Amino acid sequence: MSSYPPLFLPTNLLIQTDNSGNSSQDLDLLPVIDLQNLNPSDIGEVCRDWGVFRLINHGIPETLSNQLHEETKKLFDLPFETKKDICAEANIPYFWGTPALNSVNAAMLTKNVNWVEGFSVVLDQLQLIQMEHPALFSFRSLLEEHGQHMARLSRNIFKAMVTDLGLDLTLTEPYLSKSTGLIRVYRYPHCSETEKVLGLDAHTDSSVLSILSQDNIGGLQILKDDAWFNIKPIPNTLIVNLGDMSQAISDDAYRSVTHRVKVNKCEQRISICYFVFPVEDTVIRSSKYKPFTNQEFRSQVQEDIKTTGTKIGLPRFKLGH
Ligand SMILES: O=C(O)CCC(=O)C(=O)O
Ligand SMILES: [Fe+2]
Repeated sequence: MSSYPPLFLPTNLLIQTDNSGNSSQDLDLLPVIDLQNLNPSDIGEVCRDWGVFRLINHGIPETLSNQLHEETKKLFDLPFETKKDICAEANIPYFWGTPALNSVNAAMLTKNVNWVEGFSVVLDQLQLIQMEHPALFSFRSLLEEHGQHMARLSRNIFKAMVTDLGLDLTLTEPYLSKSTGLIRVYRYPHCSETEKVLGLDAHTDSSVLSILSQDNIGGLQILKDDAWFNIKPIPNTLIVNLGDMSQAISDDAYRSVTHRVKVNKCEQRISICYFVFPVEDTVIRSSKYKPFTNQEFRSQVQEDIKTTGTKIGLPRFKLGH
């Protein structure tokens, strides 16, 4: 327990958010995409209907994923103060609760705190990070290897999407920039009040694609046809979801799926998420939205979170509004 940020200790359970009344169903219907048999029209169909799918035969060695999850767990298991110090030294952003609240007053902690702690690593900057601490040593090489697989998977999937949409294949370069690849590793502490808190609030990702490697605890839910569905953890599979950029690029044909994370009563959950974005100053053109760059989109999201408390996202850029 000493590894938990103080916010997550039982005595600090002040949260008033009410998530009850949202029943959910187990979802075995989630479409499966086989990377060895990748077909643009299959990808197109799941991107239109779901915006999320399970990826199999992805070619990531099981030992790599297991080791990465083990090292991640070890890192989170360190005492809270040690984690903070190591990350400050290594220049790795470490966050807990709702990131925006970390430096704000405690009164705000009474609502909408996300039951999560995590580290963010921009893969391109991995070499710059001071990883001398033994806890970070193998973490870096595992992240690097995992990141290379993520870049390969997202490139292949995005190529199939672009083909399905009938867009110019040269778009795969600026719209999916490997150098923007970012990994967030999360720990969702267990929590007795599963109806009162969420690991992550309902949201859509701002990415082009997000690829998730989760442990066997479960908790991820997607919104489909106004109902929440549990995405079951299945060993050696990945969950791929489309972000806002894919929805814009596809003129709203594809869906940026709304999802959230529930916490578990008894066990913590670990997940490792990869996000990839367009080149910073590439203009995203769409018949449904004003032209915007990734940079403009991100600044708008930040501003909306600051002023309204939530991300507004794509509707901000919708034409005719
Ligand atoms: O941890 C998960 O399962 C999902 C994380 C997520 O949705 C996000 O980081 O945007
Ligand atoms: Fe997400």
